[in-house]
Order: sequence, then C-alpha cells, then structure tokens
Amino acid sequence: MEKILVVDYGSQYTQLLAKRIRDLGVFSEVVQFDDNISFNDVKGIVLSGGPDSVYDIDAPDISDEILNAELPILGICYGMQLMAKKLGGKVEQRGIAEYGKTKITITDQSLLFKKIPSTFNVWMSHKDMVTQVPEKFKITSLTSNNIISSFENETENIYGIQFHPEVRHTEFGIDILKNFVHGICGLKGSWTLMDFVENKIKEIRDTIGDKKAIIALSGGVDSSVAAVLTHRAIGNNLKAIFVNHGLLRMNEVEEVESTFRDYMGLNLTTVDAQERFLSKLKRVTDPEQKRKIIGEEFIRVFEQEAKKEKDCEYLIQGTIYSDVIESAKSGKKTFKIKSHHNVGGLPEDIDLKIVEPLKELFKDEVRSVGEILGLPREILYRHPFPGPGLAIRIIGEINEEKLTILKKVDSIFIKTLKETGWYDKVWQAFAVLIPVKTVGITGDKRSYGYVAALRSVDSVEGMTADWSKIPFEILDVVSSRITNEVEEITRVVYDISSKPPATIEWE
Ligand SMILES: Nc1ncnc2c1ncn2[C@@H]1O[C@H](COP(=O)(O)OP(=O)(O)OP(=O)(O)O)[C@@H](O)[C@H]1O
Ligand SMILES: O=c1[nH]c(=O)c2[nH+]cn([C@@H]3O[C@H](COP(=O)(O)O)[C@@H](O)[C@H]3O)c2[nH]1
Ligand SMILES: NC(=O)CC[C@H](N)C(=O)O
Ligand SMILES: [Mg+2]
Repeated sequence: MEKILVVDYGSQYTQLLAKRIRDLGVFSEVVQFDDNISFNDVKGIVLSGGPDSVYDIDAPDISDEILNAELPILGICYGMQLMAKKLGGKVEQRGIAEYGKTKITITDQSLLFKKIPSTFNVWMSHKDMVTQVPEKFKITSLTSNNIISSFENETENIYGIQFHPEVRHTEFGIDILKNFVHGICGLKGSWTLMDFVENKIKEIRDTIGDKKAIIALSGGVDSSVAAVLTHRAIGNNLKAIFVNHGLLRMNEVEEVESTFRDYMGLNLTTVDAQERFLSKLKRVTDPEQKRKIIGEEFIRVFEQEAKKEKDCEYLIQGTIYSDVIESAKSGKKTFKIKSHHNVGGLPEDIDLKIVEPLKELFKDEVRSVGEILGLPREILYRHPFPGPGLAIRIIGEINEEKLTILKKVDSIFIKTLKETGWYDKVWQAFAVLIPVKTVGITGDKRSYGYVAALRSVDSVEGMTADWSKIPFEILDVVSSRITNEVEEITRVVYDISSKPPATIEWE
C-alpha cells in the first residue's frame, strides 16, 4: 500500500494533515520525529508544524534517513523552518508574528501552486520566519508583510510552506496538498476506508484471538461503530457494557437500552454506577480533576465487569483521534488542552488490555466507516456526547439539583432543534449550567436564579468549530420555553465563541 508519511513535530493539526491526505485517496500515517522509520512503500514525506523554535536547545530535529531518502518532502511551518536551518538558510524572529488569516502572493512558478490564483488567503500561526533560503532554493511566495511564505528546490523535490494547508481557513489548501501528493509524489489516489475496515477486522481478530472482550458502549457514534467492527471480528466473544454514571441526559438510559438491546447480536449490560461516580465527584470543581476521576471510575467499572466473564482480557473503547490529540497523548511535543476521560484521564494501572480500533480516525471518517458497516443513520448522525457527560457542562461543583436543572434545559433545547429541523444542520448542540445567580422578574415577583448557556457549533471533525447561526426566532422560542419551564433559570445566553480560541465543551 503506497503511502505518505507525516512526521509529527507537535502541531495540533498533525493528524488532520494525515486525514486530508487520506481524503485524497492516499493512505497516510503519522510518525514521531525521532521514530525509527521504515521507508517501505513511502512515496513522500510531510513535516508538520510544531510549537518549538528551530534554534532552541532541545528543538526536535530531522533525521539523516529522511533527508537522504530521496523522497519528495513538504515542510509545513516548523517543518519548513527546520528544512531552512538544516540546509543552510536562516530562521529569525523579527518582532512580527502572523496568526490567523494572511494574504500571500505567488512570486515564482511552482508545481505546488499549479492551477491556483496568484493571491489568496492562508491560515498562519508563527512568529519565527525564514529570512534566507538555502543555496539553490528559490522563494515562491511572500505574505503581505513581505515574509517568505514558501520556498523550494524542484530538482531535489524539497518544498516548504509557512502556512497550514490542512486548516480549512486556508484557501486552496486542499489543492496544494493535492499538487504535492498527486503531482509531485505521483500517487493516484485509489485508497478507501473500505481498505481500512478490512484491515482493522483482521487486526482485531489477530490481537484478541479466542479470548473475550468487553466494549465500553455509550450509544454514541464512536463506540457504536467500534462495537459493530469488533463484533464482525470476534462475534459473540464481545460483551457490551453501558455505564450509567448519573451524568447522562434525560431518558438516555432507556433510549440506549431500547436501541442496543439485542442489536446485531450485541449483548448489552447497563451498570448502575451513579452512586460511586457522584460521591467521588462531590466538592470537586477543577475540570481536569473531574475528568481524571471519571476516567478512572470508568476503568474500575469495566475491570469489575470483565472479572465476571471467563477469559476476558480486553477492553474495546471508541476512542477517536480528536480525543487523543487534545489529551496530548499523540506526539511528544504536543501541548495538552484537556484530558479526554478515555485517554488522558485513564489511570496508570489497568488490568485490561485496551484496544482502540478507531484511534487514528476523525469523526466524519468514523461515520463513513459506520455507513460501510451498515449502521443506521439515527445512530451515525447523533450529536457527539462526551464520556464525562453533564459533569463538564455544569461549571464547578456538581450536585443532584444542578443535574436535574441541566437535564431539563438541555432537553428543551434539543427538542426545539429537532422540531425546527435544526438538529441535523448543526454538528453538536447542548446546554451548559453556569451556577452564577442573577436577578430576574417573574409574575411581578423578583427571582434569583442560575444562568443557562446554549452552545451549538458547526464543524467537520471537532478540531475547529464555528458557532452555529441558529435563527433568532428559534433561539427566542428556546429561551422562553426554558425560563417558563425551568424555574431555577432566570437568564439564557447563547455562546458565540469559535474553536479556537474557545473549545466546544466549557470544561
Ligand atoms: N456511559 C458510557 N458507558 C460506557 N462507555 C462509555 C460511556 N461514555 C463513554 N464511553 C466510552 O468512552 C469512549 C469515548 O466517548 P465519546 O463520547 O468520545 O464517544 P462515543 O460516545 O462513542 O461517541 P460520541 O462522540 O458520538 O458521543 C466511547 O467510545 C466509549 O467507549
Ligand atoms: O468522550 C469524550 N470524552 C471527553 O473527555 C471529552 N471532552 C470533550 N469531548 C468531545 O470532544 C469534542 C471536542 O471538544 P472540545 O472542543 O471541548 O475539546 C466535542 O465533541 C466534545 O463533546 C469529549 N469526549
Ligand atoms: N505553527 C508552527 O509550526 C510554529 C513554528 C514556530 N514555533 C513559529 O512560531 O514560527
Ligand atoms: Mg459519547
């Protein structure tokens, strides 16, 4: 299988880069900058961005194996700066940074910019810049600040770009990657997710053999797809466990049970663990601490359930790539944003061996895998719901009262979105409880209650997101339904922050 290697220098977008290449029909895999790399079937190399500066003492380097592999190389941001330094050019800080949208102009012909207009907007995120290109290299574009935004040596097949083509805000970003992968590396693009499915089923079968496994099934998109995939591989040796930790939405237990009980031969057990989760979370206010407690408790429940089965050694989780990257468990150089309960929130000692068949994929790819496996639309197109559930949507301390309030508010919001056809137009929507009291007036009397925040975002893979432009009339209906039906709420606000700089969940 011909592939492109993406070398990770710690960018938040490394896997996204790999995904964009897979979307072009070319298999792509991420390796760490200091891994021992095998170049079998590799047809091109992309160096990612990263948080370091190339002259820092412990700045990650590029190996001679990569430099001498005689394969086309595309360096992005840090990757470009590293190539510049390594090959005899110069990288400097000159007191100007470029973050976000920046205009560039193509100044010289390049295969990378084939069929692309001569000026366009790109997405930047840098403060270091290449100020002198290596010998025999030419500059091919400049930003409106006169900063070198790309250089190359066509004979050596080495290209560098300062901007991020993988981020949607870069116009023609996909075309640039296409020019590299199809044009410069000469790959045709016949790889599909069907190949992924076949390889994974075989891999799971080889790993688990005739032992038993449990799958942590939440009823969400990722674990449902992981369940069906694993079930294809090991059949009835798979048992599904759904944990009711008391942080689920209104009627969620009944809904998950009715959808999955006996679904495709999956035998589902619901574990009532409300008491143990809620007592451990008492008086905890720090988001990271909440996430860690929940991550650990989940594992303890799974261990306990696994003990009830003979020869049950494996735990299957529906972890996907965005869970991994934000928990900073991907590259050695990546910054941690938050500990997703199933990755960064896991305890050190775990009795079970964890298998995560969807770990390299993004949400939209997981949905496509689900379609290949024949899962119904109602399951595949549900909004994501985080494992820690309402615990990370109640700011600060959690208690039964706040949980009851938030469940009501959330269900009104979601119900209205479904009634107006907006549920399917947005990527994820939910309510957040802000336990700050403000003054209101109801029936000529003073009221003093909490604030409910509504959050709805549009996204493709959850790595970046825009707030949804839900019509005011609908927000108006939601707001009055909430204040009429939930007396503890005096005020409703709508979150208009994008990611970045905000994240989707509030904690
Ligand atoms: N209540 C739960 N019971 C059992 N396992 C759970 C529960 N909540 C989460 N998990 C496990 O944690 C993993 C990560 O949760 P996450 O919410 O990211 O995925 P999901 O629930 O499968 O899909 P979605 O993103 O659509 O909600 C799940 O795939 C599942 O394996
Ligand atoms: O299973 C999960 N465990 C977690 O700990 C977790 N934290 C965030 N999310 C979901 O991930 C996506 C990105 O969310 P953030 O922008 O808040 O990081 C959104 O879809 C979030 O709902 C989680 N899912
Ligand atoms: N996004 C990046 O790769 C940043 C690279 C480098 N640290 C800079 O600020 O220029
Ligand atoms: Mg979920």
